[in-house]
Amino acid sequence: MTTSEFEVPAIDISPYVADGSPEARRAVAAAVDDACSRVGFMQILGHGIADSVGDGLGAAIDDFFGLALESKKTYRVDGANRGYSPPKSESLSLSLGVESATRMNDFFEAFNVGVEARSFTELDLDEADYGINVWPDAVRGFEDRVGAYFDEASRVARTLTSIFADALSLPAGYFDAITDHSIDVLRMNNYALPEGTVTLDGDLTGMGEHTDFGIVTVLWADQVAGLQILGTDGHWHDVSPIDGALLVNLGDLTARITNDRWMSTLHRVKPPIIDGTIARRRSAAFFHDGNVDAVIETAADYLGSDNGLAYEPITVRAHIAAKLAGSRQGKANVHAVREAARVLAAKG
Ligand SMILES: O=C(O)CCC(=O)C(=O)O
Ligand SMILES: [Fe+2]
Repeated sequence: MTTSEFEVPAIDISPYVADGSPEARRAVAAAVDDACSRVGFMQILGHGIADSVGDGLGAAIDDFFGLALESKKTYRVDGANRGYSPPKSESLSLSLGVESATRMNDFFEAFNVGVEARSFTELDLDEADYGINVWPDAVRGFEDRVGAYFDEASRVARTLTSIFADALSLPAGYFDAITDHSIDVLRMNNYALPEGTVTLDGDLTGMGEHTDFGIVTVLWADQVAGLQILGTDGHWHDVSPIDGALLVNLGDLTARITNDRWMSTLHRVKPPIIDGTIARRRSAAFFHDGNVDAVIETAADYLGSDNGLAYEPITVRAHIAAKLAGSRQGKANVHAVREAARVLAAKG
């Protein structure tokens, strides 16, 4: 496959959002199976999220990241996957003149919100596994606007897992059992450089290559270049959503459930440098990671895939801890080696 032939399949999921016919649903599930086996990314239409909700999210992102760095830093939360994360390079806000692009790598800034343990009043969950949100009071209506999008992204992620169950011939409630108190996080990302005086040379990465941890990620993104995904052809491909579409990618847990029949695809953000600068780009990734105590194991039908080389069952908690520690277990080890080899072999 050559670079020009690469495409992220666009799939209209409305038969699952509304009451579609069995035939229409079967066609959606077949298209999802194809996209997940070949690409690990798709773009979905017919998701039912009103434009006003997406616009509200975009405006909240603009308002928050538009604050002064010192003000944004007051919303940092140490050790939790919540609140503000400043750009990695401390030089970013001060930089003048020509910067080495590599010194500016991982320059994204982010703001995270997510599900809290205390919202599950019937369950005895540990806040340390989830996190307590901070809401920036300096931005009026932030919680309402971001919360409205969060609820919709959550609905879409759950619609997707019911499509996954059909597409994988798993029992209808398969994902419900492992996601009824799912660790869900919305990470709003801002890729921007200080205006005016910064000129860049060399190779710039906005967010380093990685796979997502969980079951599925629903990604709202500007139609601005930067996101790249590693195809099975060993090339990085630019990806940007078509009008009205949300990007969707699988995380590592779904690769484990399917024994790699479905792909948790490597991706990164690498904005093109034009005249020494980049176009600002925004994204918001909704990570649907599963219940902290769910045991994720390869579904029986898929144990024979990949020459029977199977993953060990793992809890979501242990999987996330291993990812954060950069360590791997069982087949995941093999997988990590393969991933690393693919990155090294990638051209461009
Ligand atoms: O900014 C993007 O488009 C991708 C973000 C991403 O991959 C992530 O937050 O995990
Ligand atoms: Fe990602």
